[in-house]
Amino acid sequence: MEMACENEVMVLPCFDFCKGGVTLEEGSEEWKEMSMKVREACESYGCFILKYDEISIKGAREVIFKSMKPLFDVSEETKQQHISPKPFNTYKFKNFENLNYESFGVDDAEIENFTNLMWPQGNTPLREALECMSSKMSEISMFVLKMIMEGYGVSQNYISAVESIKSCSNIRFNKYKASANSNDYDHVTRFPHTDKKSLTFLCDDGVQGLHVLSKTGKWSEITIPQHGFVVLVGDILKAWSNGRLHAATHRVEVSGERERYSFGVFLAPKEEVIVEPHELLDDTLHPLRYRPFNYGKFLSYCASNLKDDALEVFAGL
Ligand SMILES: O=C(O)CCC(=O)C(=O)O
Ligand SMILES: [Fe+2]
Repeated sequence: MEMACENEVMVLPCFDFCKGGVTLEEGSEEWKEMSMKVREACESYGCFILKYDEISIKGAREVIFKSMKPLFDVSEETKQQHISPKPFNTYKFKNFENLNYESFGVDDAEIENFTNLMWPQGNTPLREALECMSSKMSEISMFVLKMIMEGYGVSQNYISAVESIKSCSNIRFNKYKASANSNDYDHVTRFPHTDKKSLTFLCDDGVQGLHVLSKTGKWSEITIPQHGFVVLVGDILKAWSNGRLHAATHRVEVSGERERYSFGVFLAPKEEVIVEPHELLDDTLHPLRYRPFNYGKFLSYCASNLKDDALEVFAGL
């Protein structure tokens, strides 16, 4: 069988913040060591694997994946009623060359409206699972961001700044399917991009397809463990770190009959927040790379300019 695939295997760093069921204690030696590794991974790869098998997350994840097929099987007419003034949230069906791609984006504040819109009789298990997922990911993102700060030796006082870059969460559901007319073994892709928010936690239900571009320009397929996530640095965190953290470019390839379902939890600032490089991360080795910018304006810019260098064009100095 011919594989149109020149990918190499990139082994991403894989972390587990729990040891014997106990979460690393903030400030402990082990936590500090882990902080260095997390920062390094975010600088070198722009992403890492996070193992996470906490019981409530496991349960929420299972409910969410069980609901994904029924969700995308809802009538086209109902799906199209999910309209949002916010960029990237409105229901989308895209037909790339030979890939059918569908997605919904739902802000944390909209979860109940969303489940009621898709299931007029409501869907309490899914609503609860989404609320649980979004609040847990918000907690974990705080943990990760504190580690990154620790990794840069930035003091505790900056935690409120960190809080402001992760104050909203958004969940996106994705479905990918190779078109019927494409050859079984044709690989079909979703265009390469960096995420426009601060941090992304992404998982799939076993049909893989996520590929990440290394800094040296090579694509690698990423295997997301069943009890874990890929954590990706987005443009906002890159700007905040004055370009020291790498926002990983990624894309999805699927082939053959099986559909890929994935969902991501995205942490982001509030739209009115001004994002700017942290003052301590601007030095002679890392001269200031970005001007301060309004997050909401950046997002709107990205929505109408689907380029992978949006951050550089919009805010680069
Ligand atoms: O489905 C995936 O694995 C990737 C999704 C993604 O990149 C996104 O929603 O931004
Ligand atoms: Fe993405």
